[in-house]
Amino acid sequence: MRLELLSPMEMAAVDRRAIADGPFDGLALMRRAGTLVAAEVLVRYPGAAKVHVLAGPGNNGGDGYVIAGLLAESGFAVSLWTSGMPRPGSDAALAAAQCRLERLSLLEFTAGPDELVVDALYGSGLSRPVDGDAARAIALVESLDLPVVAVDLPSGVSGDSGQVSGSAFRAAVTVTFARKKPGHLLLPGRELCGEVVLADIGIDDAVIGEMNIRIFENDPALWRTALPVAQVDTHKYRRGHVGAFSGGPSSTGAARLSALAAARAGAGAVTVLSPANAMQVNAAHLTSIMLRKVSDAHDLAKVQANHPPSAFVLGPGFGIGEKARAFALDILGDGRSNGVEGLVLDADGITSFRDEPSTLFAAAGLEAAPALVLTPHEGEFGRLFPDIAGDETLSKLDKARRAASLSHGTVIYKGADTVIASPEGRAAINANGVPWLATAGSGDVLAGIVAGLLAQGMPAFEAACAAVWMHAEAARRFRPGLIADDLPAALVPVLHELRGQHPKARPQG
Ligand SMILES: NC(=O)C1=CN([C@@H]2O[C@H](COP(=O)(O)OP(=O)(O)OC[C@H]3O[C@@H](n4cnc5c(N)ncnc54)[C@H](OP(=O)(O)O)[C@@H]3O)[C@@H](O)[C@H]2O)[C@@H](O)CC1
Ligand SMILES: Nc1ncnc2c1ncn2[C@@H]1O[C@H](COP(=O)(O)OP(=O)(O)O)[C@@H](O)[C@H]1O
Ligand SMILES: [K+]
Repeated sequence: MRLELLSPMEMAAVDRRAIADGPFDGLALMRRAGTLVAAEVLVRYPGAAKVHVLAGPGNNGGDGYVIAGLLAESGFAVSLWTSGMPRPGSDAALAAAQCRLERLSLLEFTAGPDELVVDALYGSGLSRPVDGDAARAIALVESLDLPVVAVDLPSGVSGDSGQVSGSAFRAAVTVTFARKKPGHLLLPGRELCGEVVLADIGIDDAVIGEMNIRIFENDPALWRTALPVAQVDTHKYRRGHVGAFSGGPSSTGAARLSALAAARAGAGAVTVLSPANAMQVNAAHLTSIMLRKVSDAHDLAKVQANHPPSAFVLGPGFGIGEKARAFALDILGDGRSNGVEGLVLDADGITSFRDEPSTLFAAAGLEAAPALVLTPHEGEFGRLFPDIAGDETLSKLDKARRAASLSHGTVIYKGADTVIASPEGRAAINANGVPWLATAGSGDVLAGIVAGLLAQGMPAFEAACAAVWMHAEAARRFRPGLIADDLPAALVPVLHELRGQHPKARPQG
């Protein structure tokens, strides 16, 4: 699987290296890129009344000249609209010289119904907001609702951040080359790209391998072999024990959702850790999940003395304040010496540290601390990392990576384009989310899945990536109508399939 994501700058370096190493020169790569886009057009839009190819001044435009020539040779009526001439001597200039079609100025761009647009204005070289003729063409195409095939990226979408600069095409299909870019997966880029087709233009995997890329699309191939598998002679505590902290009597449901999810993710034992005044309401709703009173540090110490949980979830429905801070710091401080693999800090657990985040980060940075996994949505992210959140020059990917480095924790920056980042610099962008996952309590379930995997010894980054993907996949398969209560059971077929695909996944114990 080619899961590495290359920034436009890295892609340019890969192009240069591939051209230097051969066997293809820049023009050959461009011809191959153009040929593969033209092939997509032929297969997908064989009946298009006319194809409008919009070619910009750089190499993205160079691809456009190749595409326009090939489509005309294939019998399409093609109009070639250009904006700026390619720099003399560039690959784009060579491609333009080989294209015999009449050039029309983008200034005069017009189109009609049932026609198709190939957007080869700007790709990874987008350097400023799209305005003027290009913006007018985009608006006209949008008003006519014409299908757009984008070359590399829809013009106006940043390959780094997925953000729109000025205005941007909304493509039905985007054909990109060698590897996807973060902007294909981060919103709004993902939406504007339509279906993304990855075309192999002949750049050797070894060239990309040498770049030591640490940003990936989240996919089971990243973490499947790290999934825990129960050994024959295991017992319930060896399969991992999760402790999920409950809130007070009127907010206990969130912890139970986390607890159920942890159990479905494979933890052999799960205990809801409840304040005294919520014991009754919790007891009335629990069967296989155990229940212990934990009102204060003394109670927590008792829980940790006998069959201690190997991972904790703290935050869902818990309440904001000193108690959350004390429990979190206690678990991080006690840490690995007590067999604790990880702490998932979610919701109120995160907000509790808004006025003193550095205390949390220092505790997580201690040598013996268990893994800290933070699961903020946008609002919670802003509370814990206000400076990073407020920096408009950073993409969501950059923000998650900086937050992970600062906090010494694995950060799951949630949303429709969830980003997972590890403190040592790895990151993954998730793309299998579905809008009906935005339902109350679904974040509590996600926190529970992470804890369930951590408790079984899965490393934090892999556990976080796996949890995010499985959570979304369970929702996708369930289809609309999903409520958070459905999610834990909906995980089961997803897990069965993942394990079935990799029966020799790493044994635990
Ligand atoms: N290299 C290779 O081997 C291969 C590369 N390939 C292709 O090359 C593409 C990258 O090419 P690229 O680097 O030339 O950048 P590109 O996207 O054409 O844009 C740069 C030009 O646009 C201009 N410009 C930018 N923004 C603008 C704006 N808002 N409004 C107006 N102008 C704007 C910018 O102007 P400048 O900033 O220089 O003033 C410059 O002239 C890549 O996406 C892929 O399609 C494939 O063929 C495979 C092989
Ligand atoms: N539009 C969306 N598309 C896909 N996933 C989404 C979308 N909106 C939210 N999610 C996911 O749903 C979950 C919501 O979590 P959260 O905001 O903590 O809700 P809650 O506190 O109600 O549990 C997260 O995993 C988030 O990534
Ligand atoms: K483009």
